Amino acid sequence: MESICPLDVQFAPEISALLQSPPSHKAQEYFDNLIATRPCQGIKVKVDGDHGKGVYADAEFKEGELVLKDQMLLGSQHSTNKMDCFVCGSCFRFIGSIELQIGRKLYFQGLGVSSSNPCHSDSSDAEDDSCFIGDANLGECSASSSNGKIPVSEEVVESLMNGQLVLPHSDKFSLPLPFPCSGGCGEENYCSKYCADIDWQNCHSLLCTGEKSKSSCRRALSKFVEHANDTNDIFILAAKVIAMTSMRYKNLKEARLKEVGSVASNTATVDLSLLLEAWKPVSMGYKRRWWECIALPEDVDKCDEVDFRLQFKELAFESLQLLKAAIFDAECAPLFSLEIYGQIIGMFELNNLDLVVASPVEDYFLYVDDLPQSPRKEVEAVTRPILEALDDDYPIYCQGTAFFPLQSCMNHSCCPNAKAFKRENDRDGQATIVAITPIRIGEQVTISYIDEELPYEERQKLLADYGFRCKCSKCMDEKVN
Ligand SMILES: C[S@@+](CC[C@H](N)C(=O)[O-])C[C@H]1O[C@@H](n2cnc3c(N)ncnc32)[C@H](O)[C@@H]1O
Repeated sequence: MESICPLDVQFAPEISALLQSPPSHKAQEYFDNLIATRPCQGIKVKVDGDHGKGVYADAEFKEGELVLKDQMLLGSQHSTNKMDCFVCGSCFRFIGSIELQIGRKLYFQGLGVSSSNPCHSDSSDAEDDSCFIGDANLGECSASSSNGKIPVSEEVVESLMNGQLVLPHSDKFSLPLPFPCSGGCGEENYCSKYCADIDWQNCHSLLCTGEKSKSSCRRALSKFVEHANDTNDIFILAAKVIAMTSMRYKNLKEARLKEVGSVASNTATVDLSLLLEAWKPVSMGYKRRWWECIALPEDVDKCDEVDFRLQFKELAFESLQLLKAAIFDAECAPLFSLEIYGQIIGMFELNNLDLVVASPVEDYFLYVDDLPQSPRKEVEAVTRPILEALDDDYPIYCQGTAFFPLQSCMNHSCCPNAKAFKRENDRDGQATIVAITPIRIGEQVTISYIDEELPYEERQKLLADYGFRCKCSKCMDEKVN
């Protein structure tokens, strides 16, 4: 029988207010302000175009020119990728050292838990390939074979991890020292105190499993994380949205009380105007219920569709119960309704750009490979056994999912004029969108949500996951022919 979430009923009016599209002028003001904070000012968001919001050029762009560098609202690294890439939990820059990156990877590989594939996607991605928009292209991924690996000793792995073994020339690829989470969870590390503080204030203080956590039940939190890791790590991102909104609510409330000279006290009453303000950045994202927008896989019969969708709804409900046990806040109760949870996850499915950061370990081995022959031989005497232990697994990128407020306003075209592309110096989790054709002032900036080289019908099938059929010039041509 279908589970009913009591909060859906109890807070129906508040939920409906949260899910209402913001008025055009408010949305326009929000995006104008956001663009003013970004380094790229040559674009404009129009909030009431043919397909809802869209991004338009406000300046000419040449082919190859950067159109947008967008700071994520929230993002998370795939859980399995955490074993391969040690990155900052806030900006997703690689941290530690080349040796630590390699040592950790070999350690987890030894335990048999590494994802062992540069193109690896975890269970959450495997079950639904619709969650990438404009794959942040880092070139071809090479296939991995675990068979060819020749392990190095545990001592070597340990000395890589503890810094006793220093690889030749690795100083040319120095990385920021890891800054551990101050809450004591031991799970999150950062590239700086700045990033640690930002994440703590943004959402991590509620989601930290360490002793300084603000969660009401750390055990429940661990269970929630475990459930997400076992099922779909998009739940972690949804939890971050709820935690971020709760934190914003608390801060706004405190600021408002300060203004009138009162002291904050916990009440069980929802202040809807404060909640709407706290929710504002999320309110701007295009949303649908997760279980309704998931693509029906080819092997699921149309007559089983209702059951298929119900399974996802139940899974979300299960996850939400665990999250509620860990961070429920009566003043923000509507955020813990299944309707809101489903819409947040749906927003990720429809808007997310893959979070991809290139690995400095790959750069290091490429550098060694490019050395002149005689020094290379000497260096390779040290690096070859390590490379053989990693086999094809060394160029693993940091991979995850993130929501980018401006990039997520970009509409699709099968003949796009821009794409997500990480350039040589783009070494963190920000989205970079570059022009792939010249773009004129006033022209819409479009990206492709899918592989635009696929045949017409296949493209339409994939785009059905986003709820539309494409009518771009390429589709119109191919439809006729
Ligand atoms: C990532 S959002 C893009 C921004 C969106 N237009 C909005 O108003 O927020 C993706 C959604 O935009 C709409 N969309 C994007 N490209 C489209 C297109 N070429 N034709 C029709 N709808 C499109 C679809 O509803 C899609 O699910």
